[in-house]
Amino acid sequence: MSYAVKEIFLTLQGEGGQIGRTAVFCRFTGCNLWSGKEEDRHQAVCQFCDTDFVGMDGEGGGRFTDAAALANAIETTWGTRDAQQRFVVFTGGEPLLQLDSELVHLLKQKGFYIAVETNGTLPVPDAVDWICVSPKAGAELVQTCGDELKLIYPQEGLNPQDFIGLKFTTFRLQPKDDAHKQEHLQKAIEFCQNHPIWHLSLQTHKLIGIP
Ligand SMILES: C[S@@+](CC[C@H](N)C(=O)[O-])C[C@H]1O[C@@H](n2cnc3c(N)ncnc32)[C@H](O)[C@@H]1O
Ligand SMILES: Nc1nc2[nH]cc(C(=O)O)c2c(=O)[nH]1
Ligand code: SF4
Ligand SMILES: [Mg+2]
Repeated sequence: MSYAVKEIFLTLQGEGGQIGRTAVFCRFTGCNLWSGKEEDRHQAVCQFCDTDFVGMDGEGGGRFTDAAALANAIETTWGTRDAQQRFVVFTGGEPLLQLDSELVHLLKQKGFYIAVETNGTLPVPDAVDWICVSPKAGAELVQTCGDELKLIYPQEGLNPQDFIGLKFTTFRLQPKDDAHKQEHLQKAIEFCQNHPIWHLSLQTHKLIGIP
């Protein structure tokens, strides 16, 4: 199978349980909850997306004709850094529209620890090491277990407490970044303090000005 990739870049994981760790980010093109076009945002299932996942024109992006070609590009982006620490984060868009076990296994063979950021509407392939699910109001949740559930807060019609029975190791609340982000941050802090099972998750890459 071929893969449409928006961008591949080296950065630090800015969010969640792997925060601060040097990572290759592979951002797939396309999402099942929004076309990515601004004119469609108001009618999308997911309306607060902070990401450009349209096209294949980003740094290191393009059409990869097979899993080996994409795995090699990820390995090249990691470069000569300590091979013991190899870490890749698949995101998007929605990575599970394209990430398959062939690609996962090739990267495991290269020694990568593999993380995925998903909206939870599609199942995660076996052998992924770190599953971060970020449910969206109005979208069916299919992937109901994983390492972290990272809920963007607030979302109309979603009560964080309704997720607590699911099989996730940690539960995080990430303030929605939009024109009202300061209010959302204050509400998220208050919610975490009153419901301590929830840990606050900040988008630290935005705070420090890295991609
Ligand atoms: C761009 S999404 C791509 C992965 C996948 N489609 C998903 O939604 O989880 C990556 C992460 O950014 C989060 N995110 C997107 N827009 C955001 C915003 N405006 N404020 C805070 N987090 C946001 C998502 O919930 C997800 O955890
Ligand atoms: N540094 C950095 N960390 C991230 N963690 C999740 C991200 C994403 O867009 O999926 C992201 C991102 O875009 N940049
Ligand atoms: S599901 Fe993820 S990638 Fe898709 S629009 Fe929402 S935040 Fe963006
Ligand atoms: Mg991001």
